[in-house]
Amino acid sequence: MSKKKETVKEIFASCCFSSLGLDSTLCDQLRERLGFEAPTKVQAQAIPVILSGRDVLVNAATGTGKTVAYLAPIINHLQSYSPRIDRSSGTFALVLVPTSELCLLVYEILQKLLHRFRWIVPGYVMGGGNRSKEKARLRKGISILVATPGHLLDHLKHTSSFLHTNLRWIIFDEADRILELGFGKEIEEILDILGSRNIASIGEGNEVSNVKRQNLLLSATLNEKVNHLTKISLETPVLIGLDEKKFPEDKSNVHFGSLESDVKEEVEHPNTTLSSSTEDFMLPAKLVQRYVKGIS
Ligand SMILES: Nc1ncnc2c1ncn2[C@@H]1O[C@H](COP(=O)(O)OP(=O)(O)OP(=O)(O)O)[C@@H](O)[C@H]1O
Repeated sequence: MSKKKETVKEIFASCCFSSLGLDSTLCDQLRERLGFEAPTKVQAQAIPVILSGRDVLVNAATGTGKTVAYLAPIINHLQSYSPRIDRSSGTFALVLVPTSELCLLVYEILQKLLHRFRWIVPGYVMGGGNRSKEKARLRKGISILVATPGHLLDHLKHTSSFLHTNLRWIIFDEADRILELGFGKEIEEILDILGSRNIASIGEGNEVSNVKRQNLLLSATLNEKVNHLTKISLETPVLIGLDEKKFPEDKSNVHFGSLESDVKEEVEHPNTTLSSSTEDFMLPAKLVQRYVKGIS
């Protein structure tokens, strides 16, 4: 097999976006606006699990397609809400990123994916942005907000018109870099301000119903700081992207269960040390891991 074919086989899954449970218009946007014909393996693993509503920790190398892995399921949910959401409902999803560059990159992808879902409004707040313009945009309402931690915290504290009572998703993209850059304190404060995971949300016919918040953490590396953030932000998360070989050889003391078709094994690892390719990563006690089998 040629090297190029081998690389394609390593990165891409042999399924299509629509088979992962995504709406056909969204699949069209992925193809037409981004040129994505097939999902990467990380996308194929993550999208169905995120659609199911579980908290997820994705540990996969840079460039494996993590951005669309979390954006597509969120857009999928939001576009299906009836009646349609609008600006007045405030922010439903918050994407935290380490840098202004990544903020703009994620925002650009969002703009493309939302081309045919005009009622879902993307926006950003970040360093170097115009604060009063940001305030005005937040006042008008942003459905999916991409933000760097310091600037988000500033708006949470000082922009009273920033409506986030319907917040349903918090995503930590490049969590390792967010923490490396020293935003740990800001993140804890943000989580404190955003409060309870049980949120009131508008349902069909505009009645208010309780919906649980879903948190997602994506990181190319796992270390103690990421472990701490996992503990404080995720509830019994599904782990995606950890190689089977990273699990202990002796699986006699672990429990296997089956979930939906793609989610292959359920493993309980109280305090298991994984030797990751980067640094040792101590899993939080009582964390339920769900190892997701790669689709090849
Ligand atoms: N399904 C796909 N088909 C084709 N190209 C894709 C697909 N998914 C992602 N890409 C492209 O692969 C590149 C890497 O994707 P992305 O930035 O989402 O990776 P990542 O895992 O989030 O990396 P990072 O850790 O740097 O954020 C981008 O140029 C993106 O456009």
